[in-house]
Amino acid sequence: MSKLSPAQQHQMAFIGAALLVPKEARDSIMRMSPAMFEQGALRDVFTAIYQLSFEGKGIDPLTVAYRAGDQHRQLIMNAAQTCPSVSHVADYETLIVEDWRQSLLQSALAEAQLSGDSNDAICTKLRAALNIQDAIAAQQLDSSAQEFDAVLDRTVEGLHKPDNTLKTGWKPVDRYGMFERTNVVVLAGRPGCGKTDFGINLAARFSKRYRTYYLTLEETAEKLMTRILSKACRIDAAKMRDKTLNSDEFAIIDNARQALKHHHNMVLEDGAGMTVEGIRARLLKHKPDIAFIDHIGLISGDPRAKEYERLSDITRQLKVLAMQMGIVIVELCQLNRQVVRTGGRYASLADLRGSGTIEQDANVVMFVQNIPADTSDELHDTDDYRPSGVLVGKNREGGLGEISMQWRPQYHDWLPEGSVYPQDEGGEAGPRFPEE
Ligand SMILES: Nc1ncnc2c1ncn2[C@@H]1O[C@H](COP(=O)(O)OP(=O)(O)OP(=O)(O)O)[C@@H](O)[C@H]1O
Repeated sequence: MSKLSPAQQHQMAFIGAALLVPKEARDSIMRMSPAMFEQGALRDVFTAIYQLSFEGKGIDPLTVAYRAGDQHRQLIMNAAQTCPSVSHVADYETLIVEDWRQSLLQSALAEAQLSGDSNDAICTKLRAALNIQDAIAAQQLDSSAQEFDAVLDRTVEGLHKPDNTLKTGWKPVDRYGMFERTNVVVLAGRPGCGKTDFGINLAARFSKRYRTYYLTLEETAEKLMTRILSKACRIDAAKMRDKTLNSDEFAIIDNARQALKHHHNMVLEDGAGMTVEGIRARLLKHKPDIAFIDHIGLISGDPRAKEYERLSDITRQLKVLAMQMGIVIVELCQLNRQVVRTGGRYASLADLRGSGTIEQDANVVMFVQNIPADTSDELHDTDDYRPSGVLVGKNREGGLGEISMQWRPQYHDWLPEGSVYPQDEGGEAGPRFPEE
């Protein structure tokens, strides 16, 4: 199928959820109408689902394909296979109704402009259009309003379920509970302070347990992989860059290669100039549990908008995406040198405030420590490291604090202070985290 518009993506997501969890979706299906779906295949398929629901019959991909027509079989399979989250069926309903409401309003306005009618006739038509808008808005309120008792019941039920916050396996980091599904986590710092290294370390750890997506907008995927290899093998990255590896080191890399393939569930992509729409499409395709975007300043947006508005629009859209998909999105954010006040160990929330609504849209903000100018020597030995740290500067659901870390830029390696390599770390090529 060719590239889908956002409205078509919402309709596909809804159809996918309806096929996978028909019981939970039944109320939503009955509240909608086939007219809300784009004419053609999407409307045919929804009509089949709608009729089957109405008749009280079972809904599954085969029955729906039989009812809608065999030519729609591929679309039905795609919808069922690529549905981002079955638990968000009510959210997809809201999106579809909102898309429909806007398209009705636009066509009513266009029709009124072109009609050549008298002013009175145009006013009557617009009034009728507004009445329809009010009716749709009322229906949306009805369907999204939740009774106090129902929310209370669900909340208490949720307390019995296991914690679904994503864990790095590093206790000093996990104790802050920052990586909860639907959270946006901002990782901010000055250029060159090690954000990408820290981000890729987190991503590599998460990918041992969760499906992880890392998008770099400033380097190639291969360069990022060099960082992971350097860390996993503890081989100086400069040797990989300068192509001065000896045969022993190549043997270590070959061993690590197999282990890394086996133990990591990660998609690494580069995408210079990608837009939020592009990112949405990639995430819908790969369906990660956690996605890293390195860095948000490089996401393309409306070129006519001011920098502040462009970034605000991007971070709002990413927040909506995290909530719709039920995933964690980690946004790396490069702070302008001038923005960060001189002398501070860390940047502050105030430094972020100049750059759109990044802080407001984030659940968590972590700052990577600024490197003082007098510690910028090159490091090469295994024991050499730069004492660094990460400050949890905002955390809507938990405490704030500083996490002391060791950064070995020669291996692109970050470890919590006090860890002993490789016992505590297990090595990135290792199969799992050390026991907790
Ligand atoms: N062998 C080394 N010894 C010392 N420092 C090093 C070494 N290799 C790389 N670095 C430093 O690591 C930093 C790059 O780290 P990283 O790319 O993770 O930072 P960043 O914060 O993501 O930077 P940017 O915002 O520019 O992308 C640079 O400051 C570089 O000088």
